[in-house]
Amino acid sequence: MAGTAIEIEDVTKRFLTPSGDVFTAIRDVTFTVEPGQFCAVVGPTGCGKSTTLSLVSGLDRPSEGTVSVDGRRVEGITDGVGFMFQADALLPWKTVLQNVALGLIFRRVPKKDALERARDWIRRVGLAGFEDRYPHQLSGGMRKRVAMAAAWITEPRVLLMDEPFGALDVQTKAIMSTELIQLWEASRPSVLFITHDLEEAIALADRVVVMTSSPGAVKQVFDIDIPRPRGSVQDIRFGSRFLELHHEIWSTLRAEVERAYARTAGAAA
Ligand SMILES: Nc1ncnc2c1ncn2[C@@H]1O[C@H](COP(=O)(O)OP(=O)(O)OP(=O)(O)O)[C@@H](O)[C@H]1O
Repeated sequence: MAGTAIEIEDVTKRFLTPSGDVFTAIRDVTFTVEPGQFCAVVGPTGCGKSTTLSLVSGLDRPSEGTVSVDGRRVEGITDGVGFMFQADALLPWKTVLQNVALGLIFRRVPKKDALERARDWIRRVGLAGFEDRYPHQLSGGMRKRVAMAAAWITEPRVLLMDEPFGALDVQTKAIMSTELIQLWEASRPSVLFITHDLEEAIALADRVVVMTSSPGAVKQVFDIDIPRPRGSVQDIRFGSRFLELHHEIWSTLRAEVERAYARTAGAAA
């Protein structure tokens, strides 16, 4: 399941506001996620990160420009694309086993095979013994593991993630991030990962795209040359190259965060 390229070219997205005005969320956004690359997008709140992701997912269409996956223009939900969002997309009335198997059952894999593969994925994410639990009987970190197994079981070539660990406490987030890189390093789907957290972006990604404050445009793209396998996310953060990159990228991102903050603070005054 090698990853495939994601190409975003000159993409602008406008929305019609409830008062009938046209609002430009992102403007002339161009960047590429190479096959098998882990690309993180950072930027201040409201700069259009989630909007960009929804255009790649096919849930929404650009007003101008094109989005392609594997050389084909995205015109709807694309096969081979998996998702993970901040809110768990687990069905509360289904067990862990049934939730993990769901993607295969939707793809008409025979039930016996689907359940067998689901058991294997549940074991890989460290939840063996919890197959018959329901989502409300799990901790936040365990629910994320179920979501990760459910996303990975279909062997996606592209994985779209929007702050998947945003709601977790700091320690659980670090553990889950380390598990995510291990899974990704083993199979290398192309990943587009949206986050507020620059440390998380540098620790995980090969490429970090910094967006400007609204309307979002690409401010700068950084290649992250920290070698792989990277090991534990907690340890990566103390490496000298990590600290250099953090300093460099933060000096670019900071002005945008401050601009976005000044705008909202101004609006609140
Ligand atoms: N359907 C919509 N209709 C109108 N405006 C929208 C719509 N969806 C998003 N927007 C606006 O587009 C802008 C970008 O939103 P988006 O959610 O993409 O930002 P973001 O960078 O992901 O923000 P955050 O980091 O806070 O999650 C925001 O001002 C938002 O209000």
